[in-house]
Amino acid sequence: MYGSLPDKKQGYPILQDISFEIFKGEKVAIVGYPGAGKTLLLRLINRLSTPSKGRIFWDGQEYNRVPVILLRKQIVLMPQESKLLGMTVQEALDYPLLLRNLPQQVIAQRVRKWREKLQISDEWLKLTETQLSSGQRQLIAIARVLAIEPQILLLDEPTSSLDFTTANLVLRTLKWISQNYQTTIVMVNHRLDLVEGFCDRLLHLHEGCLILNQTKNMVNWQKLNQNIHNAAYKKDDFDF
Ligand SMILES: Nc1ncnc2c1ncn2[C@@H]1O[C@H](COP(=O)(O)OP(=O)(O)OP(=O)(O)O)[C@@H](O)[C@H]1O
Repeated sequence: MYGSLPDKKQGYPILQDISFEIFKGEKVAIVGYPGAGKTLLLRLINRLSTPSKGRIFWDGQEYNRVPVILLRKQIVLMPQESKLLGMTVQEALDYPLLLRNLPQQVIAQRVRKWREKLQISDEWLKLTETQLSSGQRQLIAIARVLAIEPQILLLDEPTSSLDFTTANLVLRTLKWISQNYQTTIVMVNHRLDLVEGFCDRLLHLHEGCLILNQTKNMVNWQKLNQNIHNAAYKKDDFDF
């Protein structure tokens, strides 16, 4: 993918010199300092934003030629802040599947399957947003996108509100769906300890540029860990 989006206020590109491919079934992690452009990159992949320059391809076909409805069926984005929109947990889990016109029995099976994998208790089902902790809300948001069983899952900081054990459970579950359904997963995550055990490939964004695109085994994780939280770094300072 290659793209750039002008900052509407200041008129310079937010993302630039970005070119990479994502292969079917891959688990790709995106890391980078706050404001690096990670969320925007997910939005471009999900076609919620359009690049002012550059092109994005899906299976060799340019994005603007692929019907949006087809993309929406295959690609699901879990945003950083997930809302239940006044629904109970049960309703929120069922809703995306109802929108896809799945039979009630299939909906019930899918929701139960992913609830069990993520250890979401029956007792939560009647609760609404204000009765849930941020970690519980995040776990439900993850179950909701997994139950859709899309071809491509885009996850923006899916473990930010979770403790280490629950975050590990989530990543094991994501690995399971990837292995069993060949789901492609693109995940933004700040926690390198989790990312290292999860991804096949790492993309590192810095100030809107892609400064690293490497398979997991080629990444110098120790050095990345030292550099990633340092906003003062410039593109040329990175030497991997
Ligand atoms: N549509 C837009 N118009 C103008 N500026 C935008 C637009 N979308 C994002 N930005 C700006 O682009 C920059 C990158 O934003 P983005 O949310 O992608 O960063 P991020 O790497 O996901 O950050 P964080 O880790 O804090 O979530 C920010 O400075 C943001 O204000």
